Amino acid sequence: MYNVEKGYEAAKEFYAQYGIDVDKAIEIADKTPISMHCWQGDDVAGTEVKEDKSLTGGIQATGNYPGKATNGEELRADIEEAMKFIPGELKVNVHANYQEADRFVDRNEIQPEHFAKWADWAVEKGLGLDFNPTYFAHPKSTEKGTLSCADEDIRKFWVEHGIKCRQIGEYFYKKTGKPCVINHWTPDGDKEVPVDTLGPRQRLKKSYDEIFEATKDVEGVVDGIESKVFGIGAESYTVGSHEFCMGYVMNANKDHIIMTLDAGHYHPTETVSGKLSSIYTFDNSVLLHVTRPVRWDSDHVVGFDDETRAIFEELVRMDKLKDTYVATDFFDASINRVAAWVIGLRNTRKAMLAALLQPVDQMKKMEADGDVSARLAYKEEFKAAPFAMVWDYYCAKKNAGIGLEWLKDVKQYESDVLLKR
Ligand SMILES: C[C@H](O)[C@H](O)[C@@H](O)C(=O)CO
Ligand SMILES: [Mn+2]
Repeated sequence: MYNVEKGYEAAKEFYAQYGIDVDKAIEIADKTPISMHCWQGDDVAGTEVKEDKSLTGGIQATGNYPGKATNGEELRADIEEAMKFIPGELKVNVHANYQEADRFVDRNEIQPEHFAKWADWAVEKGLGLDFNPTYFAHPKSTEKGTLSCADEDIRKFWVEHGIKCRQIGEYFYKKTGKPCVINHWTPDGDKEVPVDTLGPRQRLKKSYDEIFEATKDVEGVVDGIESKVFGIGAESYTVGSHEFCMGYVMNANKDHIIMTLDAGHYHPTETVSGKLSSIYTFDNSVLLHVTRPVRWDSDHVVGFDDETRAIFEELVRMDKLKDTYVATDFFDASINRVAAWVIGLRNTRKAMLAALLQPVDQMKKMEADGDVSARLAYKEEFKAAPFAMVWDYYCAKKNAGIGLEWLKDVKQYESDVLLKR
């Protein structure tokens, strides 16, 4: 191992030339929570008591790597293992299909008690919890839709589910003392362009209205409304399109109802980084789903790539990092699932820290003065700044493993625990 302290001192000198306070950047990155999604640990299978745990609703986890978690205990143990190597504040993001009742409890009947194991564990570990209704992988989630379904019985069933989820969100808030961010995503859509494109959207609006009206007294819950461009089997029409969700959020005009922007939910030439300032012009907060799309919404493990970096650069430049709820959302079943979390969450934190290590005020001044050549020169220069030295130092300070140190531990956990399942 190289001398991390020495590397850090050299990097500090580099950044000081541009008036950048490295320790302050580390402190901000460290305290910004990232909500770690539980569903990477078992390919979104969930822990409900039911026969068939196959995925429906336009999403798919591909791969058959051995060792996935098969119950809540294993899943939490795997999350704890991954967390050892992810520096900075974390929350855990739970889906409604991760209930732990000892008998079959349908989605419209879930209660806080079915999530008590998650809540007790979070309290013990000092973690905040976020939540998600599960409008997919269920016999009542078909090509006819869920919250937008024309069949009133089915639509009502899912409205009841949404209501129960907001009540569970409040329970998480009261147990942990930290706000619970709920993400609402429905897979509703059509393989072909329907003749009636308006009806389903009017029903989806009605359903969201009913969920929020029935739970208007719920406390400590923030609600993200997530759009999507298409899903498998629903390639031509998505009820909850970007325009629909943006319209819903802006029209709701309620502080707790915000947009969710998933980096994998847009046409390949559209970017979330390019959308953030438009949304922040009209709203005060955003929920981010950090993921890596590859050609389609494939939910690959987050990379330290151009778009992930651009998202955090935008947030830092707008001074909106503090107003943004950062959550990860990917599910790769083709590699060690603990490693997937470690790689994706570390990259998310890395992109955040790298964005904080740029001379934003100076670049803004250059731009305001019309010095666009200097602006480009600065942007390019910082792509090769000695960021890795700061990252290694931060990981060392947090005892999260320098460089690739974590890999041997995760491989050990694989042979000691995962492969014995
Ligand atoms: C499992 C999540 O709810 C899901 O990934 C959702 O957030 C999404 O992005 C669907 O494509
Ligand atoms: Mn998402």
